[in-house]
Amino acid sequence: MDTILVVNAGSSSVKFQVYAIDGDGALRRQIKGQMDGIGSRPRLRASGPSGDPMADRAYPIEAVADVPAAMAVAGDWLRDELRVTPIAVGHRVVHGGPDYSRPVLIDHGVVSRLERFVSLAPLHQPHNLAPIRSLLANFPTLPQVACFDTAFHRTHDAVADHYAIPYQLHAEGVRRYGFHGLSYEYIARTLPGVAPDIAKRRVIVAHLGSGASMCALKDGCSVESTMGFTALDGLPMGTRPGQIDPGVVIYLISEKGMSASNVQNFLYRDCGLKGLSGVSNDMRELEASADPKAKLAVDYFVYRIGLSAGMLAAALQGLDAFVFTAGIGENSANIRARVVEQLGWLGGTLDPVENARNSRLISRSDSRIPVYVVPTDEELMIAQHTLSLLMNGQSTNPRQERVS
Ligand SMILES: Nc1ncnc2c1ncn2[C@@H]1O[C@H](COP(=O)(O)OP(=O)(O)O)[C@@H](O)[C@H]1O
Ligand SMILES: CC(=O)OP(=O)(O)O
Ligand SMILES: [Mg+2]
Repeated sequence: MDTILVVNAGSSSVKFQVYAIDGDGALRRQIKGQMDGIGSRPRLRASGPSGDPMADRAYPIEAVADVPAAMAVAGDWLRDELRVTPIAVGHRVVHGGPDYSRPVLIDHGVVSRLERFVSLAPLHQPHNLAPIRSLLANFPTLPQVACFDTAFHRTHDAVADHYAIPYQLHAEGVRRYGFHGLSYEYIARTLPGVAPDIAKRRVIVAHLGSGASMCALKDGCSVESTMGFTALDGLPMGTRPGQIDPGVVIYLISEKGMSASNVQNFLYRDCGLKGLSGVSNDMRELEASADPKAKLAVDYFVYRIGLSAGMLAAALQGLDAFVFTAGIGENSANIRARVVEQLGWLGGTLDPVENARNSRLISRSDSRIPVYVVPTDEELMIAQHTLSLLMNGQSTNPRQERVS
C-alpha cells in the first residue's frame, strides 16, 4: 500500500502523520504521532487510525535534548519498528519568503532558496530543512513537497503586506508575511462543514499554541495576520515577546551591548510567557502556578488577544464569528473563557457548560457572534497538498501569484 509521510516541526514539538493512499486517491490516516516535552520531559505518543494507542514512551532528557534529536527518534521508530516506507514526504516549512505562494516539489535549488530564510525563522527553518536535506541525500528519487506557513497569506492587499519603510526593502522581501498558514487554510476549508452560514463571512481565527497568531478571514481567504516579517510579531508566545517597540531592540544593542545573535536568542527563546513569568513557557504550568508573575503572563496573553481581535475586526470591518484552535485554543477552557470575555463588545457571549466540555460551539445561542473550537490539522493539509502535487503536478487550490 502506498503511503505519504508528513513531518511538522514546530518550535516545541515534532508532529508526524502517515497516510495511506486509497485506490480512489483518497487519503486515510494510519498513524498520528507527536514528540513533545523536548529538552524537558520528552515523550513520544502515537495512535492508529481510530485513535488506538500505538506508542507512549518517555525518554531521558539527554536522549531528546532538541528538535533534531526528536526527529531522529521518531524517524527510527517509524522506519525500524513500523517499516514505514513512504512514496512521498510532505514537510511543513515555516518561511517561504516572497517566492512561494503555494506548495512546491523540492529539489536542490528549492532547498538553497529556502536556506536564505533560516535567519528569519531560527526556531523552525533549520529543523524544517534538516530532514529534507538528509532525505534528498539518501533517497534522491523520493518526491518531497514543501508546504509553507506563509503561502496562505499571500492574498493580502498591499497595505497589509507593507511596512512603512523605504520601498526598496519591500522589494528585497522585507514584508509582513504572516505564519501558521497551513493551520488557517485547514480551518478555512473546514468551516463550510462546521458553520456553512458564516464560512464565507468575516471570521477571526486564533491559533494559540507555542507559537501564537491570529488571522482575519474574509470569504475563506486571509486578509490580515498578527504576524509579520518573522514569527516574532503579534501575540506573546511561549518564548517570543510578540509585538514590541523596535526601540527596545536598539536599547538592547546600544545600552546592554548585546550582539545581533544575542538579541536573536533573547527574542526567540527568553521572552514571551517564559520571560514575563520567569516560571515556564508552558501554558499548563502557568495556569497551575500561584506565582503572581505567572498570573501577569496569562493576563498579558489574554489582553493582547483581545487587542488583536479589535485590530482584526477593524481590518474586516465587522465580525461574524470567532474560532479557537491549536494547543491552548483547543484545550484550555480557562483561556477561552477569558478571551471571550474580551470579545463582549464585539458580540461574543460564552456558554460556560459547552466551553468546559471543549464543544465545537462554545457561545450561547443568543450570542451575536458564534464562537467555535476547531481542532487544527496542519498535517492533513500537508498530506493533501503533497498528494495533489504527486497526482496533478500542482497543489490543491492554487493561488494566484500576487503582483506587488
Ligand atoms: N490542556 C491544556 N491547557 C492549557 N494549555 C495547553 C493544554 N494542552 C496543551 N496546551 C498548551 O499548548 C501549547 C502547545 O501548543 P501546540 O499547538 O502543540 O504548539 P506547537 O505546535 O507550536 O509546538 C503549550 O503552551 C501547551 O502548554
Ligand atoms: C510559526 C510558528 O510560530 O509556529 P509554531 O507555533 O509551530 O511554533
Ligand atoms: Mg504548531
